Amino acid sequence: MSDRLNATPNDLRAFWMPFTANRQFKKEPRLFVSAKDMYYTTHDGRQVLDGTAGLWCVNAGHCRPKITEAIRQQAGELDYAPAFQLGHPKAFELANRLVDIAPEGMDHVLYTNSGSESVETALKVALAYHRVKGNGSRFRLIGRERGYHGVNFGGISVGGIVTNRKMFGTLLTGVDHMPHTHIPGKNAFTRGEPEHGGDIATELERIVTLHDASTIAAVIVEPIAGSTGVLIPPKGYLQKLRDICTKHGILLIFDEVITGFGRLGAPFAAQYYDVKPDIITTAKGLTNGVIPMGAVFVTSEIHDAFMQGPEHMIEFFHGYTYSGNPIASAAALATLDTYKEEGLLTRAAELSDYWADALHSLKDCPNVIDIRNTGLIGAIELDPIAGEPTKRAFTAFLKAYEKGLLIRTTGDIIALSPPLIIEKHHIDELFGKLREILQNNI
Ligand SMILES: Cc1ncc(COP(=O)(O)O)c(CNc2cccc(C(=O)O)c2)c1O
Repeated sequence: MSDRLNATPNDLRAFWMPFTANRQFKKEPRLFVSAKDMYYTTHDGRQVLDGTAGLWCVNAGHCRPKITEAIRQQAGELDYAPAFQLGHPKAFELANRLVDIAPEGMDHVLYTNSGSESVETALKVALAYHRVKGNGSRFRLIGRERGYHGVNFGGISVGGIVTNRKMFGTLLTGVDHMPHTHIPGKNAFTRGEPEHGGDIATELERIVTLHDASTIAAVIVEPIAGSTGVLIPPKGYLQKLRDICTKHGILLIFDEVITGFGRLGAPFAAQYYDVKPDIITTAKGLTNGVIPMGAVFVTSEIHDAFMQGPEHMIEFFHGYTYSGNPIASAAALATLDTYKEEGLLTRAAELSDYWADALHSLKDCPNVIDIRNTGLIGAIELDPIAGEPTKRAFTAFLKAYEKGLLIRTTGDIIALSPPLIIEKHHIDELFGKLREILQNNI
């Protein structure tokens, strides 16, 4: 006899939740039942200010009419179309719109269904690119300590967050990692890019010397390392990586799943920092978080390298059932329209100083050991409770939820990334609530 659950609507047992303390959650469920603009509504009728744009993805705010209507209309017109050897107009229209806002030279787009799939796609494009160019010896992929590139095998292999890796034994071979850029105690409470530490990029030269450039396909970094707790690149660091990759013929991949679509005050971090990668991975803000979709931007140099051989032959054996899905494409087009009409791809630049002032005003709160920010991203690093790492931040998360504020925590770091439609009074509310929590010496 199957031990299937006799589930009732309030029975939470069957769903094994991702990246969640399932037992704690299911004892004290935290359920959102609706949302609008900057606020969620909980199952018990409370308003919760969204300090994290959901999971760094609802950049335009919740339930925006243009996006909702576009999905509704598309679902009744063309629900699904294959993208293998067939297509539908919106996938091509969207690719053109994306290329228009991308850094110059990023002329082609591959679609995926998530950030993790965007990362896998980027890594495979990089490996295949060198092969079609006759450099199949370039099999290595270089990530970075504390990097987060999703949860598939490629992303976990190049990623550098130990808790995400340690359960999975040997992952991809041929992977190495650069050191992360955070120097504890140095640069503390810096606004924007840290002054010191940019020269750590030269560690990539050491890795190239160790393996020889002829074995290295690509380097992948988040311009700002988000999931690990918001590590802002030191001045000159990203350009130094670019220079080293160019010198050795190594492709540079910017993983912009978090920094893409206006988070920093420019469409992409590549424009914000004025550093040109060869590939950019995106997801999240592409559809305002409403429909799963990712996009990988590549240069014409990469794309055109595959366009060889008999024209009846498939050039790149890769893709997904839902690549460029009609409803996801419609949601993304409406999202880009919303971003454009409301200036959301650059609005973070207008608010970044007010945001930074409010964020850094918490410097005097107990147990605050660092504060970091750029654009509309913020991080408050807390001193861990001896012997109970992560507990102080998780307590802050629970108290914030009780007070009607949604924050993210990673380790003992509070991470903040509100919708880009945030107003100054929301910023005041957000940090007023956080101050109340932190000054009670949690
Ligand atoms: C840089 C980067 N790359 C890839 C992914 C994976 O995307 P998907 O989840 O769509 O497969 C991410 C996702 N980043 C992410 C996702 C969920 C939570 C948090 C957090 O830091 O709280 C961060 C990311 O931040």
